[in-house]
Amino acid sequence: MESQAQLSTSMSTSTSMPTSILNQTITKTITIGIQHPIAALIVIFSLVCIATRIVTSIQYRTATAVFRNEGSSTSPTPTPTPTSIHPPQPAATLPYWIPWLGHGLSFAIGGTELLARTTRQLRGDSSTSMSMSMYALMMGNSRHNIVTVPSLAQQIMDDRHAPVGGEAFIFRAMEYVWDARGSFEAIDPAALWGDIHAVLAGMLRESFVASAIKRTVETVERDTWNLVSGAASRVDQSIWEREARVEVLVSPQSQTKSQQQSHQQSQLQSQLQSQLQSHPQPQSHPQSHLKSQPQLQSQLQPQSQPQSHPQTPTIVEASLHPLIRYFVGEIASTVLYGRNFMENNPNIMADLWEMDSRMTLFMAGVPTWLPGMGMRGPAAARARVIAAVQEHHAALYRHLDGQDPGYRWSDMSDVSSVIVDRAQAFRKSGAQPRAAATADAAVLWAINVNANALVFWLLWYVYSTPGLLTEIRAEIRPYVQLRRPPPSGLSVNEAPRLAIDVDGLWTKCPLLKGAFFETMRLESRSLTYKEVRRDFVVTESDHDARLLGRQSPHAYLLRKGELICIPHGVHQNDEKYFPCPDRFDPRRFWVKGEREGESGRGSERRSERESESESKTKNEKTGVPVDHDPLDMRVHISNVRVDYGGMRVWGGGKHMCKGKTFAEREVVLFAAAILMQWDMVPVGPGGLSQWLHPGRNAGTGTLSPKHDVRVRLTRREGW
Ligand code: HEM
Repeated sequence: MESQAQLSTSMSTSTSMPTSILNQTITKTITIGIQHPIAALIVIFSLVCIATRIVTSIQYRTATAVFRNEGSSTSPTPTPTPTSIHPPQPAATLPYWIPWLGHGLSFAIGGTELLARTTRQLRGDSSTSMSMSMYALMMGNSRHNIVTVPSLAQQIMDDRHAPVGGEAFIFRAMEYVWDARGSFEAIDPAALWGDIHAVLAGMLRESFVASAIKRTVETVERDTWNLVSGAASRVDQSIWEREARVEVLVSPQSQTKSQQQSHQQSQLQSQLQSQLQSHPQPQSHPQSHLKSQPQLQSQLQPQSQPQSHPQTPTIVEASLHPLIRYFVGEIASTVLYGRNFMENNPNIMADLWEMDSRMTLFMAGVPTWLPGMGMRGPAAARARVIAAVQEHHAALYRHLDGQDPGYRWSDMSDVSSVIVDRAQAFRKSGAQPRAAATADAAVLWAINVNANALVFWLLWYVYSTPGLLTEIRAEIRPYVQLRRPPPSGLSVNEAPRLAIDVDGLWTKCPLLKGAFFETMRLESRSLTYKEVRRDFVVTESDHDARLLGRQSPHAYLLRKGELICIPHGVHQNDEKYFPCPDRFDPRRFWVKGEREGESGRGSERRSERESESESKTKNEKTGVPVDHDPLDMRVHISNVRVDYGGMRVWGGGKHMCKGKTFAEREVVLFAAAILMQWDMVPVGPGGLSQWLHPGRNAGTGTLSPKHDVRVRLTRREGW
């Protein structure tokens, strides 16, 4: 009895000891917490984050077990004909630290680069041998399924019966990015996704493209001569020259014609000497190319028929990216919105870029007042863009009603049919003015954000790839000609202008077109977003499974309410589908067969829908890729077609890019005009430099360069 009492006493003592220590610790912690509330919150938050990470890591390990099991049994040489299909399962959610927010902040900051990095890491995860073609991120408490292979993307974007829609994403963009304040969602859905959306779809029609491109061609023919005018005063410069910080080094006004030529020759001679001395060997960096000696020598040859125009700049320096994006933006936006709109809003482009610089943060819902995120300026720029479009709409309605639109809107006859029809469709639906203004501001952004930067990148690649400029000039020469007006008899002659056959450029110039496709592959990071309307299953193709080194295709369950994100840029830079993905290869998209112009547009549309696997089979059958030997080009070029294959840079489904047909012509048009009219060499702080890839800012859409590309431009006055 006594010993029992002792045991129970000792037991109660031994249990009460830790309890009192625990109590003391809790009391102490609470006291510290009360004394230092911020420190306490940080500790609690950290503990919650660690717990979240542990839990999500365990969930991730469990969800990926099937991949691991298969990975361990996968032989290095995959079985040629996989057959078995695993039961469908949801994509594994990657572990994360912060509850609710999940991967949201990393995505807002890292953009599609985060997705590319994550996909690469998953592919290269040798410990698990996982080759997932779909994984999930958590953002704002919703699951975003990230699709990385073409066969899954195709089922989601192209299958008309797939229970997905892009509307939720558009509503979110209108609310968070365009600050529609509920006005967009308030539009009658039947009108919004009926008449109003149908007007956008009309942009793909030949009637719209033909007239919009005709007007663009006319302006490009006239204005390319004055891409840099040579005017030294900012007052006399165009907006694109001012933004590009154009600096006139040698002006013709100060010289006679022979002085100009000899000065230009000696300048280039000394530049060549210094360049060859300072860089005797070409750089080994894959994306940096010293201009080859023959190229520079060819620049030193006097032009065949040099004729000086009084405005001719001799040597001018400019920042290439702003020069091109403002030049293209001014012209394309004028074609769509009319001259008055651009004249009344001279800073509209600058506002668009400023807003675009925080696009992913807007989309993530980061409040504009949050300190340290740099959102105030972009939010103010956004407000100005919306106000400008709203004022334009109000004037347009007055003009359409036969009233006086006001002195700032003296000529609204040049507003494109798309913008007029959309304004009318909005009015008919009873939409609030803010809804129409934010929606058309989004279209203005869509016109400018991708195409302008692509022209810059395409030029960058053509000028910087040894030999390519010469080849492309030879190819496009029949379609871009310089016309000099007859002498006026006055002291100042009218400036020469180009004569451009844009259809010829698109259908008969596979090298230029191939360089354009390859530029999109490397520099565009388009996204397609859809939400799942009811549970459904997508299954990888055998081909994709094989490429990922697995024995059998996987099927994924997508659940109602989840989101699907297809980051096209991740696929475009995936070495499994695009060998040596960092290499710029203007012939990568060449396929042997009828030329597009000869085989008709239908065949191209068909080929766009083809999956990578299908095009691979077809290519193998027809013996592509086409021989890349540049010396052989003329033998092959007559039989070459440029095919998107599995690249889906324009997105897909109901919300596929509506500017595709316009943008395709637009980009080759601007690029061809500038390539024929201007010579360029890169310059650095100490003079002539070398073409170095300027890096990319993180983001979505076509990326902007991280560093300035300063170039020295010389106008070609005859070819
Ligand atoms: C080379 C340049 C361009 C690229 C790479 C591009 C790409 C895209 C992509 C990926 C989408 C989303 C598609 C999806 O959700 O699946 C899109 C939408 C759109 N793009 Fe483009 N775009 C370009 C140029 C243009 C131009 C020049 C215009 C106007 C003239 C334009 C107008 C639009 C419109 C209106 C939408 C929304 C379509 C809808 O909601 O139905 N885009 N674009």
